[in-house]
Amino acid sequence: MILKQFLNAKRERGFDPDLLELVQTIADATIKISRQLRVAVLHGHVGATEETNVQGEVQKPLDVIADNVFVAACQTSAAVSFAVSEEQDNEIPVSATGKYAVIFDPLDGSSNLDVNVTVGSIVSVIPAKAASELLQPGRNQVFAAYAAYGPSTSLVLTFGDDVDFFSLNADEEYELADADVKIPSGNAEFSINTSRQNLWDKPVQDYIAASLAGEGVYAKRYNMRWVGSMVADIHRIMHRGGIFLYPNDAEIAKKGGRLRLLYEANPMGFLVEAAGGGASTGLVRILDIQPKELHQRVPVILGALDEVEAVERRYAEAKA
Ligand SMILES: O=P(O)(O)OC[C@H]1O[C@](O)(COP(=O)(O)O)[C@@H](O)[C@@H]1O
Ligand SMILES: [Mg+2]
Ligand SMILES: [Mg+2]
Repeated sequence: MILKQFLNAKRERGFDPDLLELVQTIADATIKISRQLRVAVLHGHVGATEETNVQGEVQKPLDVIADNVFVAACQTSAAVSFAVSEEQDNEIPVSATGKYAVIFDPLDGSSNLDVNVTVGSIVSVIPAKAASELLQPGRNQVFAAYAAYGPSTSLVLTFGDDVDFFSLNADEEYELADADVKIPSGNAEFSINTSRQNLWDKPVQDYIAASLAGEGVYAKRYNMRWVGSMVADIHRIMHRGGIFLYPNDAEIAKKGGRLRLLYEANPMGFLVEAAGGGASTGLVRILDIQPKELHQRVPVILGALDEVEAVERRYAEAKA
């Protein structure tokens, strides 16, 4: 089944046609980005630009290209009130009659671009007519998705009910590859940047040490994977299980964390919960956080529910 048919079936089940049309627009934007990525090296779109974004991070040419694609896509849809991007300081007003805000990380994992390793796009849609409605907890999302640009291009999406996995076929159409994806438990594998080990909060240090000692949730010695693209790491977890952590640590605490709430943690948290997993900062459920600013950062712990709960228990014990 191709995406268009999947969305038609949703329409028949009473989903808002404007939202479904917007989802098709978002999917089409990811196809355009995947085309750009394929020829990026040949077009000289590697290395860095001379610009930094609002986070103070140097932009890659493809961060800018992907951002332009998403913004232009939003501007074609009358259902969009605002576009919010990692690469833009402020929200971009789109349509005065729009009812959905589209919030996105146009290119995730962009440090991997120059070495041809999987990158992604992350998108969140919330009901919002006015700029004053942009700061909503993640549980209010009506749609979230990521595209993973790897050996194949995947689109993984949810309207909050189930999670469906599409793969780009030879005709450049998204075709359903796996419906109602659930994160399997039992995979003794964690994903964390261990170069920051000495800086992590003590509960995370203890959790990882226990996992390595064969005293973790599954009482096996754990394996480690770190792509450095959150999308790629979460995509693996969606299929295989395990846990992803970008936790609080002594260095990033003053910023609130490394990853951003509105366009990384919330959409990924919404997808992971819909797939039966957990999404937490260690202390609170990510989707319950009331955002204070568009580019707010948070600690992120996502994955198999039993693993995420084990980290939360260690935080709770440390607090007690
Ligand atoms: O540089 P580190 O510590 O490995 O961090 C990697 C993390 O940063 C990110 O690249 C941040 O996303 P952006 O590339 O969109 O800024 C995540 O995808 C990834 O998990
Ligand atoms: Mg990112
Ligand atoms: Mg990015």
